[in-house]
This record gives sequence, structure tokens and C-alpha cells, in this order.
Amino acid sequence: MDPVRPESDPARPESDPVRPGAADGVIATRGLTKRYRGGQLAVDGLDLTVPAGSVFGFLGPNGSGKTTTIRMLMGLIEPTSGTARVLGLPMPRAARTVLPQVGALIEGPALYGHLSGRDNLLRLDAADPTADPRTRGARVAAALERVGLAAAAGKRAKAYSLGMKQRLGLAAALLRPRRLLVLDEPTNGLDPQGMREIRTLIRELAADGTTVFLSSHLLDEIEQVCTHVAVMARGRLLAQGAMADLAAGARDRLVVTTPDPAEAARVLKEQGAADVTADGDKVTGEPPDRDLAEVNAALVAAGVRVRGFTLRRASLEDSFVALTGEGFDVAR
Ligand SMILES: Nc1ncnc2c1ncn2[C@@H]1O[C@H](COP(=O)(O)OP(=O)(O)OP(=O)(O)O)[C@@H](O)[C@H]1O
Repeated sequence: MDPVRPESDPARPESDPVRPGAADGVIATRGLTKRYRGGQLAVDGLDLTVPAGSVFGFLGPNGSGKTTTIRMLMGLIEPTSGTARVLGLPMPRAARTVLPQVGALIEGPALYGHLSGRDNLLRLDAADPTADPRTRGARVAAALERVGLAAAAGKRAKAYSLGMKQRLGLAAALLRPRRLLVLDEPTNGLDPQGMREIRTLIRELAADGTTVFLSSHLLDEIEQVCTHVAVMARGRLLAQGAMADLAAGARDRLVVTTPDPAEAARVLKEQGAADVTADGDKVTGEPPDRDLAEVNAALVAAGVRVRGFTLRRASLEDSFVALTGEGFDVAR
């Protein structure tokens, strides 16, 4: 089933378990497919390539197959067909080599509520046979510091807010150096402040060189923190690539704010704008290939009361629509 070469193949440097190369990406899947026993095709022929050093957004609505993919990548479930390599090694076969180098936060961290944040981490660290007990205290203190929990380290975990629990989960993932962090919907259930804090932390981790694989159903979130993105819908990969390349697939939009939307729409079409739509007092369209000052003047000359006239940069959502012809809110 698995056509990859043996792990010890010297011709393939990324097979070195200590320092696998990233020629194929930190994560690479080929035709990865999962059909659950009930017959549900959750992931369908996925070819995913996650470049080293990227913050890779794995975007898709609920039920699109993100968690199933992550569970296959982490060796928690077997694919029905296809292959998955993580850090250059085949999963789940090389799980014992790969997983210690991967920090994962999947479906909320498992914590002991009656223990303090610090004691939770001490306990987790003690469960790691490769962790030196002499440096345990320092390691735990550094991880708590990293996620901004140093001041709350002595508090029982059950008294933590959801955001603090997520951060403690991240601290646990950071107890040892990781080459890859896999975060499944890490901001789910958090308030805006908690979301911002987690995003900032993700950016900092990425700046340190860790590759971050971040699943989310939030377009905004992916747009704000990710360098690369893959878009899933109904178990299939719709698009993947560098965020900038994906954005290049969608054109900027001209946005006119006016109390006269119907007239504005007519003039914009006349001026050569394509795909003109009106929504309330906003009329948007693809800008025509001419001096926009002339377009503005034409609106005013036609008696349109122009209250705003701006060019909005293409968003990830625009790219998504341009690439797929579908809205993001894909119904299942
Ligand atoms: N253990 C299972 N047995 C059968 N079907 C499952 C199982 N787990 C998930 N599914 C189905 O597989 C599909 C993909 O689910 P998955 O959880 O991977 O999606 P997701 O994108 O992670 O969504 P969410 O964010 O809601 O978890 C869904 O239709 C789901 O109902």
C-alpha cells in the first residue's frame, strides 16, 4: 500500500530521523483517503504539501475533513488508502520517531483540573522518558513564561479560563523543542482577546522557525496568521499554496458607498466595471481598466452622491470564491 522507500535509504536525506530534510514538505500526503466504517468518505484523495517554516492554514467549514486528516497525520487512525509523510517519514509507521518532534493540540488539552498549571506540566514532563529530571523545573518555567502563564502557574487548572487552558495545552506542546506544531482549531470557544493572544503566540513560535499547521474554519484567522493555506470542502482539497499566490487569483474590488446604489451600479457598469453588485449602501465591482478618477467623476456627473470610493484588496474569501466558484459557507 505504502510506496515510500525504507526509512534507512541513504539516497533519501529526508529519511534521516534526526534531521529529515524538507524536500517533500514537513507534511506531505498523496492520495490520502479516509472512509469511515459507516461509509462516510471524510477525506478524499488529499495531496497536501506543507513547506518547512510556514504557518500553514488548513481551512474548511465544519465537517470538511480537517480533524480526520490531522488524526491520520498524527498516526491516530489509519488511512483507507494513500500515504502521509510527516517530517519526511511515513505515518503511522514512523510514529515513534516522528511524534516526539511534533507538538500537537488536538480537540482541547487533557488537563488535571485539581492540579495547578505548573504541576500539570511537571507531571507531563515527568512522563517523558527522554526529559532530564534535573532541568525539569527550568523547562516548565520557560514553557509557562512562553505562553504568558507564569503569574497564574500556581492556580488550579480548573479555575483557568478557556483561553488559559488552551495556553497551558500549548505550553505542554512546547516542553521540548518541536519542529512542527499541529493545532486543531486552537481558538475555538475563545473570546476575541483570547483569540488575539493565541494568534500572537503562533506568530512568535513561527518566528522562531517552528512550522505551524493550524486548522480553522475561520477565514479571518487564517488570513491574519498564515503564510500558506489549503482549503478543504467536503473532504476534498480545493486549493493550496502561498497566501500571496492565492490572493493573486482574485482581483481587488472597487467599493462605492452611496445612498444611490442603483444609479451607482448603472454608472459603474457603463464605465466598464465587471461583476457589479449592490448590498445596502455599498456597490462593489471589479475595477475597470482606466483611471479611477474618471470613474469617480462619472459617478458624480450622473448625480450619484459618493460618500466613499475605495479599492479593497482581495481577501482570502475573494480568492476562495474566485478559485472555487463557491461561497465559503459550503453547505453539507
Ligand atoms: N469516527 C467517525 N465515524 C464516522 N464518521 C465520522 C467520524 N469522524 C468524523 N466523521 C465524519 O467525517 C466527516 C469529516 O469530519 P471531520 O471531523 O474530519 O471534519 P472537520 O473539518 O474537522 O470538522 P469539525 O471542525 O466539525 O471537526 C464528517 O462528515 C463527520 O461527520
